[in-house]
Amino acid sequence: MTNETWTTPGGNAVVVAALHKSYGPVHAVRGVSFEVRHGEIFALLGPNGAGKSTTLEILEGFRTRDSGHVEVLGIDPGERSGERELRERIGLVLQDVAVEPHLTVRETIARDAGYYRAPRDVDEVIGLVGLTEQRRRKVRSLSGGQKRRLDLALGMIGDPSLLFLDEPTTGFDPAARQGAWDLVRRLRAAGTTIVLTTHYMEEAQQLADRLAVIAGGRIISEGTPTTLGGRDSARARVRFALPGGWTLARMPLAAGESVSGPDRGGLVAVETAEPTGTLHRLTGWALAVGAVLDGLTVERPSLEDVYLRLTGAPGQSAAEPDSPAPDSPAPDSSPGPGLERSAR
Ligand SMILES: Nc1ncnc2c1ncn2[C@@H]1O[C@H](COP(=O)(O)OP(=O)(O)OP(=O)(O)O)[C@@H](O)[C@H]1O
Repeated sequence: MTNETWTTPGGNAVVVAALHKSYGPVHAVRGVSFEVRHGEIFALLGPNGAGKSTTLEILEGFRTRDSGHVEVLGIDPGERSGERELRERIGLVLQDVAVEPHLTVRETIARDAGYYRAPRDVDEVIGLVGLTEQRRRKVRSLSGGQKRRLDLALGMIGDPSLLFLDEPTTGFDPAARQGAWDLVRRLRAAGTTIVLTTHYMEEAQQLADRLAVIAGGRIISEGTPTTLGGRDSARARVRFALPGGWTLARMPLAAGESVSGPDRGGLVAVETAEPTGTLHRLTGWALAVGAVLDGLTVERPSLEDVYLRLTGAPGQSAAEPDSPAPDSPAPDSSPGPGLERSAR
C-alpha cells in the first residue's frame, strides 16, 4: 500500500459493502454499505443498539466481520498483515479510552506520540485541545470534559489521515463543545478524513458533510444534513400569533395549506409546500388590515425532527435477535474492544 492510494483525489477513504455481523442470535449489522470520501466528515447516527459501534469496531480492526467487504485507507482491517500500517494511519477517539491515571496530561500524550513514526508536536496538540493549563496535572484529577479532551489529543497525536470519533463531545460544556467542533473543522481543513458517531443532532448538523442513519443494523437513510430524509423538500411551517379579533377561518389560506393551533404559546402553524407564497399572502393581508403577526417564523423540520421520524419513537432499540436470546451472549471470536483498544 502506498501513500498515493490514501491521497487519491476523489477516492474513498472508507468502503463498506454488504457488511454483516452477529453476536450469537443478535444480528447487529445486517448488510450495511457506505463510503467515506477523502477529506470529508462523515457522521453515523442511530439509536442505542443500532449497530454503530459494531460497524466502527470492524473498521478499526478491533472486531471480526461475518461477511462483506471493508477497506480503510485501502487496507482490509480484517487482515493481520495490514494492522501496523492501519494503526499508523488512523486515529481513534473511542467511547472509553484507557489511560494511566498517575501520569500527567503531557506524559500521557508524549508516551502515545512515541508509538508513531511521525507524530504531531506534543505541546501543539495540548494547545489545540485546550489543555495547556492542565498539562502538568495527573490524569486522575481531570474533570470528565477535560479527560475527553485528552482522548481527542490522543486520537490526533499520530497525525492520522483518518480519525474515528465515537461520541467525541459527551460531557463537554457548551464552550468546550464549540472548541472541539472548531478543532474537528481545522483537522478537516488540513486534509484529515473524519468518521464520527454522535447522539447530538446539532453536532451532526454543524460538522458532517454527509451522514447516514443506521437502525436495526441497516442504513435507513443517507444524505447531507440539509437533504437527509427529504428535509430540503419537506413542507415548511409558518408560525405566528393570531391577531386579536381574528379567527383562523378568516385568514387568507390557500388550498393545500394545513393549519393547527393555537399551541400552548398561543401560536398557530400553517404547513405549506410554498412558504414564499404563503408568507407573501399572510403578511400582505396583515398589512392591508393593520394587523401584526407576532412571533412570525418559518421553519423546515430540524435534523432532529427528520431523525426521529426516520428512527421511530425516541429511545427505541432496533437490533432484534434472530431467535430467542440465550442467557448470556456468545463471545465474539475477536478480542473484545476493551482488550485491544487500550493496547497500542
Ligand atoms: N459484545 C457483544 N456481545 C453481544 N451483543 C452485543 C455485543 N456488542 C454489541 N452487542 C449488541 O449488538 C447490537 C448493536 O450494538 P452496538 O454497540 O453496535 O450499537 P450502537 O449503535 O453503537 O449503540 P450505542 O449508541 O448505544 O453505542 C445491540 O443489540 C447490542 O446489544
